[in-house]
Amino acid sequence: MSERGANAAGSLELRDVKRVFKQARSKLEVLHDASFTVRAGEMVALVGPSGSGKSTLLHIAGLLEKPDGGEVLVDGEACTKLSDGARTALRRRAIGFVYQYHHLLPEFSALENVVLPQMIAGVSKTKAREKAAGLLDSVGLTPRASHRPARLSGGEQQRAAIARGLANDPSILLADEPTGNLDPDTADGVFAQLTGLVRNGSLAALIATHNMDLARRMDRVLRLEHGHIVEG
Ligand SMILES: Nc1ncnc2c1ncn2[C@@H]1O[C@H](COP(=O)(O)OP(=O)(O)OP(=O)(O)O)[C@@H](O)[C@H]1O
Repeated sequence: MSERGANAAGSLELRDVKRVFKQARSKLEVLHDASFTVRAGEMVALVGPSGSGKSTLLHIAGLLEKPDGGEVLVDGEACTKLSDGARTALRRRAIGFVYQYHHLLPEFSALENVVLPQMIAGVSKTKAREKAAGLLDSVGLTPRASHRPARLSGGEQQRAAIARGLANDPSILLADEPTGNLDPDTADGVFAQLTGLVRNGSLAALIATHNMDLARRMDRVLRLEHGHIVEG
């Protein structure tokens, strides 16, 4: 395989990734040679029992944590040897996150929550507001754009979090149980909107879930078993 990885723009590749947590008297090897690729336009489910390492894997794939071995390639670029500054810049440019508990900032409106990550990335306030309004519109939240998170329903909060995750036009979207705290009907609606946005933007999306119905609706299912990735 080439140095640039299996493919370039809009791809996420993990090669033989290891992660070991040191405990008082033992080591917990959570990821042991985990390898897979998600390409542009693919929506891939990450499943596995509680404690199997899904969140750990998403943190490593999202450049929030470094692996203890192996390599992460984002848009074809090998990341483990990058400086902290270069990793942060690549993460901000290429990766969007959506979490189970939306993590919206409570003192800001839905619109401002989508504006802020853009301003941190250097976009002007006017452009950021325009973009945020468009994203909130695409998840049906225009009438709620000026509301703070506490005044939004769970499904609306999660849709705002999806809009925020896409604010900087990432090529890769990582989601950790994005509908995990919602009732089944609301979860279905939020998942449908997430799917539409991922497909529209040709993103490479990796979505951790315990919900096998949602997992089966994605293009592929990756299962974490004893630190390895098993396809299907
Ligand atoms: N910072 C840490 N220090 C020590 N152990 C950790 C740390 N983070 C996670 N672990 C352990 O690593 C294992 C995997 O955790 P992780 O949260 O990745 O699992 P998960 O598959 O996402 O679980 P769940 O489905 O319950 O959210 C667990 O046994 C957890 O206790």
